[in-house]
Amino acid sequence: MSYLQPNGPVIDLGVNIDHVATLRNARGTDYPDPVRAALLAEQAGADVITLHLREDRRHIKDADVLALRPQLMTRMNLEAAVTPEMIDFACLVKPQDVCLVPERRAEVTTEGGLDVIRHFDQVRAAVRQLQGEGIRVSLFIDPDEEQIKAAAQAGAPVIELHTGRYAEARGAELAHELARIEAGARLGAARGLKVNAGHGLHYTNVQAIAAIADIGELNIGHAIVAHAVFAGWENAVREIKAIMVAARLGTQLARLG
Ligand SMILES: CC(=O)[C@@H](O)[C@H](O)COP(=O)(O)O
Ligand SMILES: NCC(=O)COP(=O)(O)O
Repeated sequence: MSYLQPNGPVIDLGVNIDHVATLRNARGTDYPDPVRAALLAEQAGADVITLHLREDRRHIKDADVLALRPQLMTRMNLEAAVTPEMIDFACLVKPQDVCLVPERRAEVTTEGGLDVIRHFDQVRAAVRQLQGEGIRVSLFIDPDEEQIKAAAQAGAPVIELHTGRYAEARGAELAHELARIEAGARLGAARGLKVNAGHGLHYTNVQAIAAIADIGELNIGHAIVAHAVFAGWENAVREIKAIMVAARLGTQLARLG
C-alpha cells in the first residue's frame, strides 16, 4: 500500500506556447520561434508541450504544429475545436494527446469548458476517430459533475478541468472555485479518468491546484510567457515547475505526518 496519494509526488507541467506565437505574429517576423521555445521548455523541465491551433490561426499556425511534432522529445498536446477540419488535421499530425476545447472566434481566450452534454454525439464521434488513430483524447471541461460524467461516457480517458473561474475569483468565491476543482478531480479520478487542469494559472495561484493529489498535469502558458519577459524563458519554466512540485510534495509529506 502506498502512503502517497493517487498521482503521488508526480505533477506534470504542460507548457503552452501559444503566446510565443502571439509575439511572433505581432510583427509578422519569424522570431520568437515557438518551436525553439518548445524545445528549450523541454530542456527546462516541461513534461508536455501544449499548443492550440485555433480556427482563426491568431497565434499557432499549421506549420508550427507540423514542424514541432517530429522534434519533440516529450509529448505534444494539441488543443483543437471539435470540427472536421481540426479532427482531420490532428489525425494527420498524430500528436500523443489532443485536447478538445470550445472555441468562439470573437473570444479573447477560452471562456469556458466544452459542453459535452449538449454536443455529446459530436464529441463521442471525435473521441472515437482520434482514439482510432492512437491519439489519447482529453476534454477541456468545467469542473461540473454532470460534464465529468458525460466526458467519461463519451469515452475520453482524460479530462482537463478549466481553472479560469478559480483564477479570476477573489475572497469567498476563490475557496468555492477551489472546492469545485478538488471535487471534480476526485470524481474524475474515481471514474478512472486522468485528470489535468489549466487556464489562467500563474506563479501565485498554482500552488493550491498543484497540491490536489488527483490532478496529474497542469497546462500553463500565458503566465510563463509573461514572466519570461523579466526572468528569461527557461527560468520561467523552471520556476513554475519547482513551485508545482514543492506544492505537491508539501501535501504528500503532510499526509505522512
Ligand atoms: C484551452 C485553454 O484554456 C488554453 O489552452 C487556450 O489555448 C486558451 O486560448 P489562448 O491560448 O488563445 O488564450
Ligand atoms: N489548457 C490551458 C492551457 O494550455 C494554458 O492556458 P493559459 O495558462 O495560457 O491560460
